[in-house]
Amino acid sequence: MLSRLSPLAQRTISPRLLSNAQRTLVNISYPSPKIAVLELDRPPVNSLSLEMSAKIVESIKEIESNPEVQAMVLKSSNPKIFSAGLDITEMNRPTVARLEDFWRNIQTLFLTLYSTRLSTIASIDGHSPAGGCLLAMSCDYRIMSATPSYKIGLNETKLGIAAPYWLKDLFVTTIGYREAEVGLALGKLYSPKEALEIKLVDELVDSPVIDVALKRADEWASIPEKGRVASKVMLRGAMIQDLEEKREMDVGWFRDFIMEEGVQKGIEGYLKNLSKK
Ligand SMILES: CCCCCCCCCCC/C=C/C(=O)SCCNC(=O)CCNC(=O)[C@H](O)C(C)(C)COP(=O)(O)OP(=O)(O)OC[C@H]1O[C@@H](n2cnc3c(N)ncnc32)[C@H](O)[C@@H]1OP(=O)(O)O
Repeated sequence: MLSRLSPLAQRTISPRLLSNAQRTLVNISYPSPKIAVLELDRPPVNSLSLEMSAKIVESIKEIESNPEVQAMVLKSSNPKIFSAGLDITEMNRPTVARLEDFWRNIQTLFLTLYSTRLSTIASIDGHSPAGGCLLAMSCDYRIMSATPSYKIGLNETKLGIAAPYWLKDLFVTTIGYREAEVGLALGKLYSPKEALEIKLVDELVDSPVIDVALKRADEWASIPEKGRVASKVMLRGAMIQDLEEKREMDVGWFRDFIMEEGVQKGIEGYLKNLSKK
């Protein structure tokens, strides 16, 4: 944690040189009293380790605890990557105890972000595969950079794994059954233009994404909270309750699936290819 360093070290070490163990992993700022910005800051690719998901959850709770704050923008400190999704190394030959804990933290991250009373705006200025797409879909509104090389989607099958049932449900809810069926099977990563066409994102921008995200956050923050939150609960409550009831079953499915030798070999191969690239 950055806070464990001496004040002098904190002032003199460039943030770029800090290891992840020394970083705060996320940064929170308040551009105005009603708006918070939660910045993902886990180089190199903002992948979601157990500690990273726990930190995001803790930060959302911290922001929520201020009743004045109505909207939260989720962004990345990396100019080209929103989040590369789950930290694949967490699934590579793990201990069962760590793997189960990792998954409980991922579930909590989804449940916390998807159900927060805050209006949540994803400012997607870069790649957003798999767990990155999960973060974006858990928000209320998604704005993506129009840069054609960026990709977003659920590519799990390309790693030899499958999205859990609740992520599949979220995908279907967001883009519709048929598109989700094809997208999931092929592990399809969409360009920003394609993502807009299927409504995986709500808006594309050429200008800095954060500028538009802050404008949208202002609009969402101006809606009276009670009615806005009641609508959100009506729309999202069933999916949240369903996972709450099945959490431990889902941990078991995840554990048994990931620990299979064939799946482990697939994950190993995928990681090797990523590093070689
Ligand atoms: C009955 C059914 C039960 C089902 C239960 C199973 C449920 C499974 C869970 C499913 C839910 C979600 C899954 C995921 O999120 S899996 C992660 C998927 N993510 C990816 O595939 C993205 C991989 N990364 C990339 O494509 C690129 O890194 C990216 C385009 C994001 C950026 O490219 P760039 O060229 O800028 O960077 P590098 O590729 O060179 O990467 C830099 C280093 O970072 C490492 N890296 C990248 N991504 C990850 C990651 N997700 N986890 C860990 N590490 C990652 C990469 O290896 C490089 O490392 P080195 O510098 O050491 O080589």
